[in-house]
Amino acid sequence: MTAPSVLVHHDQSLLAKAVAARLVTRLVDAQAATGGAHLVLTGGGVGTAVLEELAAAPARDAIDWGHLDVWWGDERYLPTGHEERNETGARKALLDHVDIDPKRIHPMPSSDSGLSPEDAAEQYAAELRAATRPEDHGVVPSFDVLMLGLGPDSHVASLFPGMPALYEEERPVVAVHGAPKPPPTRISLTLPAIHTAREVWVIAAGESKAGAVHLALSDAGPVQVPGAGARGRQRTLFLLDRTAAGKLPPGLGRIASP
Ligand SMILES: O=C1O[C@H](COP(=O)(O)O)[C@@H](O)[C@H](O)[C@H]1O
Repeated sequence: MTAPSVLVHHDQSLLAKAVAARLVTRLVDAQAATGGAHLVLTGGGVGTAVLEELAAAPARDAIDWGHLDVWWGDERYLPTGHEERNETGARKALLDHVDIDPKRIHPMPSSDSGLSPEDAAEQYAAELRAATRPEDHGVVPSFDVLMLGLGPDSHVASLFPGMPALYEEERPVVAVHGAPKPPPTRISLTLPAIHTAREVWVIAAGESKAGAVHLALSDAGPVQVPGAGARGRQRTLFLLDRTAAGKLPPGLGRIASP
């Protein structure tokens, strides 16, 4: 796992634009190297803003949308099309506007699937496993970029402080019950799955995130501070706006756009 680098942008709007531009470059490079790319989306305010900016980016079609696999880091266990589902937001913001192969969009199951949350988690794990190649050496494909929002309580994906999902050491996907942020029932990638990603990008904007950002960059344990467990295999980036970076020790963040 890699130590985090921190980049600070002026405000949420510039942060979202800069992350969208970074995604274009990273995904184009990954596709040039291997022919395809795997991207993991996050829900939440800034995560969705990034997707809107990507849809609007002049260079967006430099990405070979036909060879991009899109996954989710977590999902709120609600019916298909529910406006609080992370999938619904991502489709509206980006996926409905680009020439992506529908078979390569991999939403987590919905509550109207008839599956229990546990079976839904297992089904998603099976879908991930089916997408692996021998060179992935694991049960999930090598994610090129895995984006995560950060809650004010430092949750990432649907991994909330102190909850059992944070103790998972083997399964890549679990059901979450009793989440403190509604809805209480969710599906989430686990820390072991997150750690397989080549690059993990934690994206946070707003003053309410400043304490969580500070803790996520400290030596705190991931059970108490899930954001402190958000680390990638080759690179970990904390992409922040100035207010979310407000409690960083001086000198830790590099100002990317003052
Ligand atoms: O519930 C969730 O919250 C987090 C953070 O959302 P934000 O609006 O505070 O940025 C998000 O990363 C996660 O995917 C989502 O399910």
